[in-house]
Amino acid sequence: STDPPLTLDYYRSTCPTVFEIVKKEMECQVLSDPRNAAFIVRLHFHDCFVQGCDGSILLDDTISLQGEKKALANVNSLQGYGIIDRIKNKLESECPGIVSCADILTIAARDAVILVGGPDWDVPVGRKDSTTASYDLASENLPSANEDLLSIISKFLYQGLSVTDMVALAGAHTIGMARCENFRARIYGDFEATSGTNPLSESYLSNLKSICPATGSGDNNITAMDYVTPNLFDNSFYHVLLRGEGLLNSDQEMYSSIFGIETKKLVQRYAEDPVAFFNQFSDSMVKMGNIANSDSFVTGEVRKNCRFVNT
Ligand code: HEM
Ligand SMILES: [Ca+2]
Ligand SMILES: [Ca+2]
Repeated sequence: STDPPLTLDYYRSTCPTVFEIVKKEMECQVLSDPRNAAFIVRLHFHDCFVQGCDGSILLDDTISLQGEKKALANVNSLQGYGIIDRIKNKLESECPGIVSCADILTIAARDAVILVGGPDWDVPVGRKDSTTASYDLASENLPSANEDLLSIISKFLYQGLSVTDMVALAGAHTIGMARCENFRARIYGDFEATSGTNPLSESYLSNLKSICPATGSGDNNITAMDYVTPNLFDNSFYHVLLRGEGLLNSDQEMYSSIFGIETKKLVQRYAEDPVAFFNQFSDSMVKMGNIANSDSFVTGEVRKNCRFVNT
């Protein structure tokens, strides 16, 4: 296609301090609560898988626009919108009308990873913000915890991301939390393939059951996906999978599914070699960040307020 390429120096003359401003605000946010890093990384992922990385996830519902925030994968789950608003406000006073919300989110996700101990990489910029969102694509394109491995792989391939990208990017689960409704089926044994071959240890399982009751209440109770180092971006998540202790069924399947010969090798590799994980994660984040919305380069804009299309 004819998408203008993203470049590292896109804002060099129009907003030279953009990277500093994003970093400073992310430092405050992650210092006050490390989970803010997880929120922003996931927000960026959920943006890029729906119409490309175009800030569509940030749009609020209005009378004339149905946003993505209420789609199943996002509702009661995605957070961090206020952090992007704060960064946007700072940038609007420094260089009004210049930096897109999609770029802010992409840069902030990189800074989030660094601030919790993860790798550093350069972020190409120059994205435009969409004037539309897609509730339907948010429902179709985003993977869920109870989905099987092949179906999740196909969602990554559809975005131009490989199996290697998928296994590395899922390593983002080395930080952050999941809600009971996303691991209930896993801990109560509704997955023959996974729970059958990889029972969770008794003590871990009883702990999870106390957080997440079998029925009724507690859907929004949370626990860490990497219970060893939940606030540190390291390769510990892959060691959790080697022990069969992945919290999400989808994560454990990368190691345990009979269809996961390739994914299992990658999990083993990233568990053994943290540098290989960091390098691949960086490359795959750039690749994910480059998923383009070709329309938004033509009809896109730099939103004044990340929650609303410009009037
Ligand atoms: C491979 C397919 C993936 C599936 C099925 C998946 C699914 C999930 C689910 C179910 C949660 C818990 C949400 C909740 O309970 O509210 C979650 C959390 C999270 N996901 Fe993923 N995810 C995947 C890939 C990714 C990728 C590619 C990234 C980023 C690069 C990512 C980043 C995160 C983060 C940081 C959290 C923690 C958020 C928090 O603390 O609130 N995930 N994911
Ligand atoms: Ca998007
Ligand atoms: Ca960790």
